[in-house]
Amino acid sequence: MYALEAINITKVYPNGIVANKNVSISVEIGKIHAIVGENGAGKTTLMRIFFGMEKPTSGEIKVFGKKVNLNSPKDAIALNIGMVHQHFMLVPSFTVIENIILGIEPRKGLFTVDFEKARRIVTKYMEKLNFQLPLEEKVMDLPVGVKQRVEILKALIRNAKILILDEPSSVLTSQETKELFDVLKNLARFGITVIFITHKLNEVKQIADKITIMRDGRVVGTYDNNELSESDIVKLMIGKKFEHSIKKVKRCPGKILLEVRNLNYFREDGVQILKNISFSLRAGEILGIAGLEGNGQKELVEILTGLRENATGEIYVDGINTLNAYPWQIRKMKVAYIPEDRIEIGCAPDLSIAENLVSNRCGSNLFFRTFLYRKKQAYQFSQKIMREFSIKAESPRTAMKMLSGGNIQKVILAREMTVDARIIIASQPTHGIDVASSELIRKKLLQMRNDGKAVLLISTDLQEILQISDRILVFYRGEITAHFQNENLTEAEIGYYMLGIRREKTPLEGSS
Ligand SMILES: Nc1ncnc2c1ncn2[C@@H]1O[C@H](COP(=O)(O)OP(=O)(O)OP(=O)(O)O)[C@@H](O)[C@H]1O
Repeated sequence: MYALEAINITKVYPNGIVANKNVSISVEIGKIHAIVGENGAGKTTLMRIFFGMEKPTSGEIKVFGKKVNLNSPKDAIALNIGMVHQHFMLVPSFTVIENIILGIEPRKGLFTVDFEKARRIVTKYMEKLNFQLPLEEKVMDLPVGVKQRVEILKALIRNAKILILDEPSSVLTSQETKELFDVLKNLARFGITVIFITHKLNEVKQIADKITIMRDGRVVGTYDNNELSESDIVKLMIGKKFEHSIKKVKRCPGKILLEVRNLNYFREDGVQILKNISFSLRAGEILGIAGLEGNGQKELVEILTGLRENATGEIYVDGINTLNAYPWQIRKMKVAYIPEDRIEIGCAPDLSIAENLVSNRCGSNLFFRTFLYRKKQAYQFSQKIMREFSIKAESPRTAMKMLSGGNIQKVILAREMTVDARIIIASQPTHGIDVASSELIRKKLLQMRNDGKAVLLISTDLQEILQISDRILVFYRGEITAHFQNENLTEAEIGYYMLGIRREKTPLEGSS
């Protein structure tokens, strides 16, 4: 008997897109099963079907051998299926324990929540699974890896025997990923079945028992881990051999284009998020900012792009102070911005790809004349860009919300990387992007640097930071704790500073 089976599943979305074509997968009980494939291959659609969020057009789902009808996540949870989404579904202002028991609170009497009992139950689970959570801390104060464990425990306490994770390591550092994998291996030991989507193939090799490869909505095959090398997986994913070919040549950076001096920022509740941040970024260089999520990088980027007010200090773009300037004023100074949050601020999901691609070119006569939007020109431009960035969609008229996560990200990247900018602020640029496209994006960032542009790269992916940055700053609790030239550095070395184990007191001014 299998934990979960998809038998000839086909999913046609209302707009006619066939996201899954006769997909059949059998997931063994207590195994860790990875689902891989290029952006748009149909992975998320299949997981949404497994969790009752989408109904298949045809085909059958079996859970522990029984044919089931999954009409909503509620049905899936009742059948012992749990899902950890990429965007956590936690209430930030609630404590860990409040989040875990939300909706299933044990009670004493009719109205009082029995927190003692809840703590006992949750502690038992943590002991059994060998991981700890700070039950009384507010979720908003926790690092991302801990939040993810809260989500896992939340699913387990609702009796999940099958746990689906959507790109679980995409926001984690290598240390956090290692901890996550220990948790997942432990779950499998207790007979829990783990299914996860990922684009990180080295991790697939590290942890998966079984690997299913999808391409263009179909299953290419399901394999034992030891049957495939990493390059075999890529070959099966894209249908041809793939060679890594990033080359970074040494370059002498030019003049300072962005300068930040003594930047301080306090959250509304008085907590200091940024402490005396000073650095500069020159033309023709990539400055990488490494750090665990939640150490001030997000706030820094929002202040630099005019999305967050009330910071103190100085920010100069090409010598002009832009602190508290509006986003449009900063954009006008040729600053492009690839935001981390692609749906909330990265794009207009209801508008088409073409409309999104030209939305940062409002002053351009090419796409806008007086008050008229020049549809044809935007369409032709978008066709070219879609080819260049291998964006998978029916046409430039397709609404953004119809695209797969990775393809949405590619549209945003394409929009910002093709506009006439001198400074590019790129936050998690390859988050959710498949192997070949990630390589393409990194090459393009390097090309921009070679063309004399200044790139600020904020990434939790240390391999990415090490691969293309010229210099690296490390953020820890709102401070810059280290500044490296990117020469002979290792992930481990940066990791010490990211975790606050080491701190460097050398003044960073003038170190540009
Ligand atoms: N709500 C929707 N309406 C119409 N088409 C959709 C919808 N969601 C996804 N699609 C399409 O279905 C196909 C598969 O998308 P899906 O999100 O399952 O891919 P994926 O493999 O998870 O990609 P990624 O790695 O980018 O997340 C894509 O062509 C996508 O454009």
